[in-house]
Amino acid sequence: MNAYVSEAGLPLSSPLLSVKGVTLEYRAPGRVVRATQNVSFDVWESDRFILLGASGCGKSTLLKAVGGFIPPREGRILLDGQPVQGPGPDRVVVFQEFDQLPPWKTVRENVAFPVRVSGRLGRKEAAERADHYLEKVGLSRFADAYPNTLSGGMKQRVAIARALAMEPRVLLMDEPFAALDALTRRKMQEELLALWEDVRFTLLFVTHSIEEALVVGNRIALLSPHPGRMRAEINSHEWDLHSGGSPEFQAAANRIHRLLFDEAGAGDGVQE
Ligand SMILES: Nc1ncnc2c1ncn2[C@@H]1O[C@H](COP(=O)(O)OP(=O)(O)OP(=O)(O)O)[C@@H](O)[C@H]1O
Repeated sequence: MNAYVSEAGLPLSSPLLSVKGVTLEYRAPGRVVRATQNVSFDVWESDRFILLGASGCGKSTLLKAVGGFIPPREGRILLDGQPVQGPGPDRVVVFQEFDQLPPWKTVRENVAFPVRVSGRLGRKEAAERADHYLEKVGLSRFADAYPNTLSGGMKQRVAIARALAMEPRVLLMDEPFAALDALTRRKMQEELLALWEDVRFTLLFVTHSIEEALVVGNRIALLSPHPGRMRAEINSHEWDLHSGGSPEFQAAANRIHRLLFDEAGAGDGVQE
């Protein structure tokens, strides 16, 4: 492969995912809810890109639009330079809820099934790929277990293994750890980062936790309250799970808080 060209044949200077001036709306008879307005950002290969904002600012709606489930009212979403026109196996979502795994399938079947039905691999190869990713999330011993015998954290690990087994262009995560207790949440953040070091997937991650955004992401889009507009985009690669208590980390968190919520301190679309 040419060193200056990505696997998709694009120059490496092109973003993997481009969200350009995207306005999203929900329409019901006599009622329009504008979820986001004129949102733009670029995600590059192997980015851990965070959408951060208050509840109701349209983060999940943006993720759904990137997933191809909601067409933009205005603007464009491009993946590898091509407009997103619907859902596809190149974008897989991990949700917050623990019930995203069919309970009648074993853990291995849960992970292998989407790979198999997408026609990418046969039954045997799909099971092998499932075992590969289950090993990466530390669940090899539970491959033959059923989801109802697993803890919330373990179910989320299965959901992550299932998503990664599809080897998507972008992994979409919608508050995947929000329903976990604080200790498990921290452990899962740690594991996600270790997994990223290993696999180097591209991540688009939604959260309303400033601390989680700083720790998990290398870049963060800050969205204003409803309807979500870009407040700022910041780099966060300098922070990790060990930065937590430091005065610098606290100062960065406070600054983000001001950018998110202070009307006076918020210039739309600020690049930091
Ligand atoms: N199916 C829907 N029909 C109508 N309005 C909706 C629908 N889903 C979401 N909304 C509205 O769109 C706006 C954005 O919602 P969204 O769930 O994207 O926000 P969010 O930032 O992800 O919030 P949270 O952090 O609470 O999940 C909100 O005002 C919400 O009420």
